[in-house]
Amino acid sequence: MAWSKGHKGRPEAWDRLRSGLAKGFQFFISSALFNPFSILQNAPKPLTEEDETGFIEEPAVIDSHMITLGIWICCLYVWIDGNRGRFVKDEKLDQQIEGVPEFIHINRNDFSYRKHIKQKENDIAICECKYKANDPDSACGERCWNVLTSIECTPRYCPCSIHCKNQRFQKREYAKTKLFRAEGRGWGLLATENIKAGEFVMEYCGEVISRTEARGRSQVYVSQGLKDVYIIPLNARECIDATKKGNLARFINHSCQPNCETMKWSVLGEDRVGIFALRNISVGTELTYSYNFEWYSGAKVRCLCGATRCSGFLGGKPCGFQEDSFAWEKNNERYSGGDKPSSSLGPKKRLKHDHNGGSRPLPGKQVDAKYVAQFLASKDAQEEVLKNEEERKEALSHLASVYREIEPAIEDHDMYGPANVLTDVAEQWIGASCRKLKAEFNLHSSIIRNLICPPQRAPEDAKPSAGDPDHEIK
Ligand SMILES: C[S@@+](CC[C@H](N)C(=O)[O-])C[C@H]1O[C@@H](n2cnc3c(N)ncnc32)[C@H](O)[C@@H]1O
Repeated sequence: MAWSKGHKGRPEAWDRLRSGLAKGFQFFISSALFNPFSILQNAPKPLTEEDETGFIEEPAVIDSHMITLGIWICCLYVWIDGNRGRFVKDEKLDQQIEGVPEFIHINRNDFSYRKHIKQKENDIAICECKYKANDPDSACGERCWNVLTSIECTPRYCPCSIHCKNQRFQKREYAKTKLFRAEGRGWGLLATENIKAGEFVMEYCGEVISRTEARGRSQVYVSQGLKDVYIIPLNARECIDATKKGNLARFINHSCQPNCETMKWSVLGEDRVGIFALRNISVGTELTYSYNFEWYSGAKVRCLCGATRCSGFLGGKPCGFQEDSFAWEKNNERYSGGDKPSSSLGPKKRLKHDHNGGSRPLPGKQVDAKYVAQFLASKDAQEEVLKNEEERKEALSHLASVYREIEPAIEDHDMYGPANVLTDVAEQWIGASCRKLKAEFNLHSSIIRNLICPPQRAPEDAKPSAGDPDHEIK
């Protein structure tokens, strides 16, 4: 079975046709502008009827040749696009594995949904490394500024030129791996050579799509009964979908104690995701990373990673846009078999769905301030507690609105660490969290203070009035 062939279906075919036609048309127009045919057009033509100069031109004939040629070029592009998998030479594609579901193999991200960013010269990060023949690490090794900030060096701009070691995505310096049948988890990827800690394993390639598109697609995939999830976040705005188009990285399974991690790198102005070894990995070991990010699936999948500290489920966070459901409840062999995990095995952070479709952390145990206030002796104390309760509610709703606003950036933080979160986003989040904590502290301290040492009342207030039922309650 040639598993580089694509899914058949109208949208896919239409995409190919559209992108092939666009490329062909682009080529046609640019060749018409800078055109080699103009030489033909201006060249002396064979005589059909001699004029006084001895030559005549036949532009109409040349134009129709150009149009025919243009049409041929468009057709050629459509055909090449549709059969791209056959032309991409990649040693891993030579594997013929029975039973691997079909997908289109690509070895770079697909940008059908937006234009590829062209890096501006001013934006190119140039390191200060100097190549020394006796020190291999000198040419963009661990100490390189670009490496330290997860940016790949730009060829022709790097001072180390051909010795630069920081172009691993661009040169596809992948570790050797092979597919295998992973017990209960479909297919997985094995290391077929020793991989050192920190080493680049491979890029996670797929279609670059917006988060909105990712949400839409995941719902379509769920409705189509697709169980395996291949959508991962790329940055605050976009995701990579390797469901239909991807590379071998799409087969790397999840583990709660993984030997690899995903990292976002900036390569020639575009964000790309790479898989990197967390520790030394020996030949024959399964490669895994933690799917600890927004889970683009309608169902939680029971984790079968076998780690001693397994969290029980795949994906750290369910998406806010879909209701929780449990895949093992469906009668499917790969997603059942075994008892429903106890709640202690559930995801660490439960999210509550709000009416805007966003999600926010569930509040913990709540003090019912109104209820508590009625037991306080003085009106001042009651008012103080109720005022603090109002402030706490405002702080909570402010935090929820900030959360909705910066949710993608929080995702980014959860997946790629704090280095990728903008300072003003972090400040907003910290500010709103502090306001909430302060309001909670004020509320709780006012309750405790007023319960333990109520404010001194004036002597006439303190004097019991006969038959005052309120007083007895106090
Ligand atoms: C990115 S794919 C990994 C490749 C997949 N095993 C395959 O055969 O194509 C993610 C899917 O693999 C399965 N999977 C990955 N890790 C798993 C784990 N630890 N336990 C159970 N299923 C897992 C889940 O179905 C998940 O949606």
